Amino acid sequence: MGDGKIIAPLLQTKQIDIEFDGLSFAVKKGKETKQIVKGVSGKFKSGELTAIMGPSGAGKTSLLNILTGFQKSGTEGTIKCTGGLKTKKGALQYKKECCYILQDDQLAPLFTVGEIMNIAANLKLGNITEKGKQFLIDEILKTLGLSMCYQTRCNRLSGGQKKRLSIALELIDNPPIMFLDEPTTGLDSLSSSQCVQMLKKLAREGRTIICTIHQPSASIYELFDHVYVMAQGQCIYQGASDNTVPYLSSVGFNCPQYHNPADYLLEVANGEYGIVTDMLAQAAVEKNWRKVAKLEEEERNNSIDLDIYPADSHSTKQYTPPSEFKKFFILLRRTFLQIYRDWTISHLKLVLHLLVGIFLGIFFQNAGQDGSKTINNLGFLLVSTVYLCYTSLMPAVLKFPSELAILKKERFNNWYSLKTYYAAFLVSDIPMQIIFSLGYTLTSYFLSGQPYEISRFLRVQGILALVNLASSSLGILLGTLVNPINGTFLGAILSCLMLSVAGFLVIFTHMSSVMYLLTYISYQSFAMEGMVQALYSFDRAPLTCPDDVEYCHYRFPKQILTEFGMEKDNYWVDVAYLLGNFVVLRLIAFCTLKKKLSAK
Ligand SMILES: Nc1ncnc2c1ncn2[C@@H]1O[C@H](COP(=O)(O)OP(=O)(O)OP(=O)(O)O)[C@@H](O)[C@H]1O
Repeated sequence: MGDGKIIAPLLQTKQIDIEFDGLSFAVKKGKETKQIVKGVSGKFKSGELTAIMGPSGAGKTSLLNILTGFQKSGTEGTIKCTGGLKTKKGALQYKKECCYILQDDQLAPLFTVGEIMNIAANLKLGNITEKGKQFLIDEILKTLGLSMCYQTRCNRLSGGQKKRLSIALELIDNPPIMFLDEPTTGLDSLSSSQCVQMLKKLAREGRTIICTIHQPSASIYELFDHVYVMAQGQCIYQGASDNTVPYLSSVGFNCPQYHNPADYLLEVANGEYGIVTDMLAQAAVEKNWRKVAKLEEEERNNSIDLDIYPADSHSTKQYTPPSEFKKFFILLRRTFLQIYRDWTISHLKLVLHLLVGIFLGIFFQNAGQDGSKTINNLGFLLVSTVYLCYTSLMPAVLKFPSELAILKKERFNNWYSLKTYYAAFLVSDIPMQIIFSLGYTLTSYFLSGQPYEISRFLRVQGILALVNLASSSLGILLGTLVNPINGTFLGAILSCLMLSVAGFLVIFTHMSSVMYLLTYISYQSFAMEGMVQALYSFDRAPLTCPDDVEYCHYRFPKQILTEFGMEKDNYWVDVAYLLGNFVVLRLIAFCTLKKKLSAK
């Protein structure tokens, strides 16, 4: 237990009661306003397991979203907790004390339970030894019955195990308030019961645990200390679960013997015995149905079998999270590991770039040297930018939204700041895009007969790497703005537009002034010009003209540059534009991401 003593102070939890008054939430639908939560009040106590229940569409998730701060716009009312929430600082502090476990378990699928727990511990706990951290992880996994899965990848876990892992991850920094949206959905009755029992045990250690639940069985219903029942945005009962039957009979509804009180309550809430919501909402505030005595007695009798959580649960949480700088490196390592493990976006992509490079290199064989094939060579350059544009843009459009869900959860639960995440994501993407473009350039450049000059090779590679970077930035931007289906559609349209004004299908000198203006927003036109400059400018000697060809019109590099309207030495301008494009797109993507994450 030596290390248990070291970490014990880190796990002391505050006791925070939440009291809310007049909470409302409304949404505007055209000219009408729909009231979803209608000025509800209540108190959720520390040490208690609370269930928010009600028929579908009653406003349970909306209430939970308001209490967690997930939903901000359109809300009214006050939330107070021990410590107060009057100042902005107080509100921020409250948010730091909460964790919100969403209905969908957003877990990185390619990491094992042990890895994901270690990453979370590294991100959340700064002042802890390696041994202490391992002890803590082992204890949490043991408590939640996940020790056997330590080496199992998250995508192979069962629904119940995933749910417990989501809870385990948040338990690492021992939050005093835990909100869970439908933790038993998708679980069988045994797993549901185990899950609720575990939550009750965690509540008994001083936490305030609040979860929404749909239709609990009688045995699960009994486990809740406090239930908060909603119907049509109002609270129709708040009190102990075993006070349900007396409460209902006090308002004229007698629960039949052997009938599950939770089912009966929901039937009443559903209006099966008449429209009584307003009457029940009134009755719910008139009498206190909470059973304090029962809880205190139970607390005395209930010995907690976890010694990592000390009895003195009044003292505050003492851990300090690591600096954002340290978190950056933890996230960077995680991102690289994820890319490495996801062979479709790492190994397969690289192999495909090499193979496509070989294919196109052979297809455009000798086009770089042969003065009679210069037009083909320009076609090769265009195909290269289009290929790299698509293969960077589309994966970002399709993959980023799934990353977004994990980011949303982790950021909300204070794992790291958005800036830190974004910096790590950006830094990990740069070398990957360079490697992928290099795979393509290495094979296609030489097979298509481009000059054997290292400086020209590097210039072409530089442009293609920047095309990759700009395209993945555009993909991320689209991924933050729209869903993958619309993103794919929009991405294809934008690429097609950029391709049309790239300077080959219609050459720059033939474009109308309006169309020429469009080239400024097409990074493909700058990439095309940059590559043409890299290959035909910088004192390139005349190309060869085969003996069997009478006349090679594009034998002289200067003539090529002039006829295609690229005679100015613009290579570094093109590089600067592409670089600027990459930076600007990433910045816009950051802003849209930030807006999206704080949209509610
Ligand atoms: N942002 C929103 N815009 C429009 N309507 C909304 C919004 N959020 C919630 N609603 C509506 O408010 C009602 C309550 O939704 P909520 O998700 O809170 O219900 P719930 O009790 O959790 O339901 P369920 O048990 O089916 O998940 C629903 O009719 C829902 O369509």
